[in-house]
Amino acid sequence: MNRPVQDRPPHGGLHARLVVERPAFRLDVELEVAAGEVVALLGPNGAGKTTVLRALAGLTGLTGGSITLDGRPLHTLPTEHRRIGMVFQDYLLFPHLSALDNVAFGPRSDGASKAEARRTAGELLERVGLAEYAAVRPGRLSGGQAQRVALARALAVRPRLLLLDEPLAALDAHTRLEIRAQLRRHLADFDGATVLVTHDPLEAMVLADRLIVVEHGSVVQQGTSAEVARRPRTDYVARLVGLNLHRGHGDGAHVKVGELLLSASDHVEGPAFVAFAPAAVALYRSRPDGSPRNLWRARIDGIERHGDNVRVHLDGPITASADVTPAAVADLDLSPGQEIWAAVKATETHAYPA
Ligand SMILES: Nc1ncnc2c1ncn2[C@@H]1O[C@H](COP(=O)(O)OP(=O)(O)OP(=O)(O)O)[C@@H](O)[C@H]1O
Repeated sequence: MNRPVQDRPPHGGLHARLVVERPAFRLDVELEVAAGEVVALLGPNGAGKTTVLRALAGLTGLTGGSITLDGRPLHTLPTEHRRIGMVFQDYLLFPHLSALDNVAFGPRSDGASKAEARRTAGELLERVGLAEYAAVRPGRLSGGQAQRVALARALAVRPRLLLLDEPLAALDAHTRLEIRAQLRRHLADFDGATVLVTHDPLEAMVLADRLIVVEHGSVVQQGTSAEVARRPRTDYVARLVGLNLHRGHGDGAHVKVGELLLSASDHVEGPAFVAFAPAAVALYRSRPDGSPRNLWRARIDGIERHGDNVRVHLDGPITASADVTPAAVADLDLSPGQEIWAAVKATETHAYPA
């Protein structure tokens, strides 16, 4: 969404290695975010995402590592001297200050005159479409408006690094869509580095240029959303993008997963992942004949609604999910505990090195 990486100054952006040790938790993460780039941190609860943001902001001390922003060390500075804008889930606006004074607070603390700070704040409120709410206090703003004031306030200090922690989580579903689209435009205009934490893969894909997946305090995968979705490397990522994922051993045209030999559309030798979409799994009551495909005997472990379809959880030589239509569930008379045949075409089975 932003300028290509090669057009940016060579030392611009964020370079960090963050080590934070706690009694039962160790974070050790490397982050490279170019100026103008938006990176989303995704990961399960307790993975360390918020700790990354807090460490970048200087709210949590580093046990090891270092941070540079636009070529200058950042970890040696106290929070208030880091050129960082922060938007957290609950916005943390000052309740007794107007929207304008909330936004003016940062520039004022940086030494701007009252008039200058208010002029900057007015311009930013206008940019986020809230010029007419300048005099209103946070208690009388909607969730979406408060979120935009929080973004304006974060941008008012002319940050070189923007940290967003679940910025849309407090909004209802409808407002979230609208604010997400606006936030995307504001982020595209921002020429510093942005690190966004979210639980929502869609939010990450819409807002970020690149995803970094953190589990147990470490980066387990990174890349564009298409790269991550195409080749998930952990169960968490596979579930996130809705794919069946197995680890096996490739011998060229096949990957052996446990006792099951799967044909794939790609050739892999050695340790390999195999992935296929639940929608690519077909179910049969009796053994189907015909075109070659991956076929196995499975036991139905559970059946649940999944959007307009039904997701059938399968046990057997491999565990897998199959998405079928409600009509197919009725036709096949599917029920938990039942034995069934499951099939996936080789062309819909993707293999890649593990
Ligand atoms: N102030 C703290 N003191 C001690 N341990 C903490 C503190 N804050 C977080 N932790 C622990 O550090 C680990 C990482 O927490 P963190 O909040 O960074 O995870 P997260 O990925 O942001 O999770 P969530 O998605 O649930 O917000 C967890 O095990 C958590 O219990």
